[in-house]
Amino acid sequence: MREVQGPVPEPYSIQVKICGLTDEAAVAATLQAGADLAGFVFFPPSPRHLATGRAAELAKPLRGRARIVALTVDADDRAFDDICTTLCPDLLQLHGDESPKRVAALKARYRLPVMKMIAVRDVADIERARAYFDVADRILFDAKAPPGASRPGGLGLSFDWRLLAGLDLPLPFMLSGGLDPDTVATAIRIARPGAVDVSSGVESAPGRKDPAAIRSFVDAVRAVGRETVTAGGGALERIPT
Ligand SMILES: O=C(O)c1ccccc1N[C@@H]1O[C@H](COP(=O)(O)O)[C@@H](O)[C@H]1O
Repeated sequence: MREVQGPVPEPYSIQVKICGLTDEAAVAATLQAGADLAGFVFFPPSPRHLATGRAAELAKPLRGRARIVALTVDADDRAFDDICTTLCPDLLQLHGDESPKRVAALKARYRLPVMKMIAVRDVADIERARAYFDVADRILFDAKAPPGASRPGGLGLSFDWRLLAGLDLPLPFMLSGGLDPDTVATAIRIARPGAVDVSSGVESAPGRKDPAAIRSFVDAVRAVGRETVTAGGGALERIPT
């Protein structure tokens, strides 16, 4: 019998975030599929934008079962006060041009973990993450929106995942931008993120989630996670039960 030598590789535990939920069917599909994080968008130009009261209603079945994420774009304190009071999110996703100082101020004011988005087109963009290492809890790498785009994300655009290959960050990172059930496994194998995030890639129309696509996406992530490879981005911490 052959003896296996050396350390046994760890299974790759990757978290999945489904973003831009706008109706009960999408919430149910997100839970049934076993996603780890569920995102609500608070940015009026987006087809996924919700009033905070509606998001709070939709979030009820998610609480304690998936982490509730509030996505904002350069929002002011008044908007955050409303979001944090009405929705009580578990995580703030900052998807605009928020400075490190603003990230630190939001963390201190709301006492919530913060994920800062870094828009990526080339290798210099990855370097911009460095400024947030001391103030953010995690980094989200998304594709840079083209000039004049109506929103800085949720456009179904991807970037060159090879820019993230071998990246060794002091905090976990999530990957997004143009992922879908067919591409997510390749993206994970190349970029080795701790988590992946999807919006357009599991929709039948902008703002309308497709429950079957949500299931396929989560299944595809779980399948690649069962491959015995070690996570470069590091798995995010477990959701408290
Ligand atoms: O989803 C939106 O409408 C949105 C609006 C403004 C900023 C970000 C938004 N979504 C985030 O964008 C990325 C990529 O989305 P996609 O999968 O390419 O559609 C993702 O992190 C969403 O959370």
